[in-house]
Amino acid sequence: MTHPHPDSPAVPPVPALALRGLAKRFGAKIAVDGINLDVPAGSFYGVVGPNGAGKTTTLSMATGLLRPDFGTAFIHGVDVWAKPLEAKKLMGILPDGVRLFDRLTGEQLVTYAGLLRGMDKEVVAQRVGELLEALDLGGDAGTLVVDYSAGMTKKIALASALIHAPRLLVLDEPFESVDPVSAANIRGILESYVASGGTVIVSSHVMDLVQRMCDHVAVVAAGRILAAGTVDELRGDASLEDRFVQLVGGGSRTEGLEWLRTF
Ligand SMILES: Nc1ncnc2c1ncn2[C@@H]1O[C@H](COP(=O)(O)OP(=O)(O)OP(=O)(O)O)[C@@H](O)[C@H]1O
Repeated sequence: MTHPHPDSPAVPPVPALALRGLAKRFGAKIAVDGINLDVPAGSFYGVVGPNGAGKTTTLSMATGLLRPDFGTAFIHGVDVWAKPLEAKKLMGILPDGVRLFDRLTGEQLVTYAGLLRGMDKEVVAQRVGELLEALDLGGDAGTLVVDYSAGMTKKIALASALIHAPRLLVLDEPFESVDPVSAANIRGILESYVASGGTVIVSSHVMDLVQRMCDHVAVVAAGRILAAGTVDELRGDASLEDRFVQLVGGGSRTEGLEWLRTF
């Protein structure tokens, strides 16, 4: 057996997610323009960017939901597009605008997600109960998902993404429509998941939340990564929100709306 020499460089750890040259075009629109990104294992990674920046398109390609025109993604070293089954076992996904089987009750939906993952029935039943309680959906376990509010729908989709205890969670706008108490709840669950070695990637428009919750952040605009690194590196002395506006440009554009002040 050979041992590495004490002075030899350490083997770089395999990122939880690695994107290489990802690109996607819809007709004439280049939605994602060659994105490279490493998300370290065990990080809480925020992806931020203005509307239409390409966040959802990037995360969909990274998780095997949308085929890239170019490039690929690796989940813990497994090529998502070459070995989709192996890669999908490693991740839980909360897609944006998710279509759920909403004629099932919340309990049935999460149970179905667990059984689909090939999990043991008893384990699924126990985890479903715990997840519904943790997300404050215990009282609505028997309600059809079609009758859930937007926030409840987000939470039941999140429970479905967590049931198989994936190594990587990719959550597109997980806090949208979710009330502050439930958001704090979800944050607590995600933080302890990261503390025990899991990796979370969230896309969000709420800079304050990303600044408080995430340890890394990538700023995406016009299909490219403008900056990526630790939250502290990126924000420097400013707030993440100020840095974001600086990077992305913009500011207040109210010219041409004079009529709005003529009532
Ligand atoms: N299926 C599609 N067909 C055509 N264009 C699309 C499609 N999906 C996305 N786009 C375009 O690609 C660009 C990136 O969209 P995407 O949804 O990835 O942005 P986003 O950063 O997630 O935006 P938001 O913050 O508003 O959710 C946009 O210009 C959008 O109009």
